[in-house]
Amino acid sequence: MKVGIAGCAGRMGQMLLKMLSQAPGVLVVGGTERKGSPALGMDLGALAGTDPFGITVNDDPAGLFEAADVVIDFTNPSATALHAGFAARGGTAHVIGTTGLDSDQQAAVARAAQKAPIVMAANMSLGVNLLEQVIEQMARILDSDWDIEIVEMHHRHKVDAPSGTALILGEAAARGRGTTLRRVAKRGRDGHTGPRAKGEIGFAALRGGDVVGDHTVIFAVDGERVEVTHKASSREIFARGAVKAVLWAAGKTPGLYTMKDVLGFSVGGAASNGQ
Ligand SMILES: NC(=O)C1=CN([C@@H]2O[C@H](COP(=O)(O)OP(=O)(O)OC[C@H]3O[C@@H](n4cnc5c(N)ncnc54)[C@H](OP(=O)(O)O)[C@@H]3O)[C@@H](O)[C@H]2O)C=CC1
Ligand SMILES: O=C(O)C1=N[C@H](C(=O)O)C[C@H](O)C1
Repeated sequence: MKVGIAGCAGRMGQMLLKMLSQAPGVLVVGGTERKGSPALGMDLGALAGTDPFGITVNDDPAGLFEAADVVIDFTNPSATALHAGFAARGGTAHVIGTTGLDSDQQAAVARAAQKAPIVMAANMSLGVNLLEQVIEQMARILDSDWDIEIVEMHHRHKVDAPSGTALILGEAAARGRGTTLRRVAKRGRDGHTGPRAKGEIGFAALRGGDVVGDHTVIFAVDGERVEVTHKASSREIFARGAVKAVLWAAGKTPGLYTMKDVLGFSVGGAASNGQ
């Protein structure tokens, strides 16, 4: 299977290069970065920390989508929306890990998924995808006297907030409550906010150091509190999930898929990709 990596010099891109170069049956056929990137022209092996691949980083995403069966994309929202168009053009499978897409960018991906198989997930780890199911169930069981708050912490380089994972956990909680996150989200508090509104789902985003990704969903009621936490201590957990998604997506019929499809589990309720 021929695989291309968009954003191959990034934190996730480099890890994926290394993992995919060792995956049986996978041939890495190219890697892209943005125009003007200092990584352009570097051998992919130098980024993966392996022997040379004999392939250099370029800024030609159209060519990458033509050459590959599957392109994996951990870049930024505008690049990802553009890439989805290339996926649609040739029916190339597209695995998207990028977070922070706005509604227009999400719509562009959804349109592309009518022509190509696209797996999109804000968090590709097994643990978070399991947690999402658990949170939906907990929110279904606990009544609206229980306040739901979501706290996340990430490294100082992260540019979007709340994290895509915090949003999918919020969506899972909202589904469990029979509503949508759009209706009940409270994305940050500052100043004289007044008392908490019943039923809202609150978010707090912390940034610092090299934290890979911590998420806690808090259910609080008078007299007790339940907190469910996932801590990522290595980006390998995301890369392992992404490689599974690559192997799964090749040759699938067009559609917008999630990691629940890839991992093959669902405890009930519709899944979300949380972008
Ligand atoms: N779904 C999941 O499991 C996970 C998702 N993520 C998400 O993935 C994304 C990337 O994260 P991370 O690897 O930490 O970020 P990085 O900034 O380290 O990597 C992104 C890479 O994409 C490059 N890039 C920017 N524009 C383009 C373009 N037009 N074409 C090709 N490459 C481009 C960046 O270059 P430059 O720096 O020069 O702009 C950079 O090298 C984020 O949205 C993050 O939230 C992260 C981890 C797990
Ligand atoms: O930017 C990151 O690093 C991460 N982003 C994803 C998110 O926004 O949830 C997944 C993970 O938490 C790491």
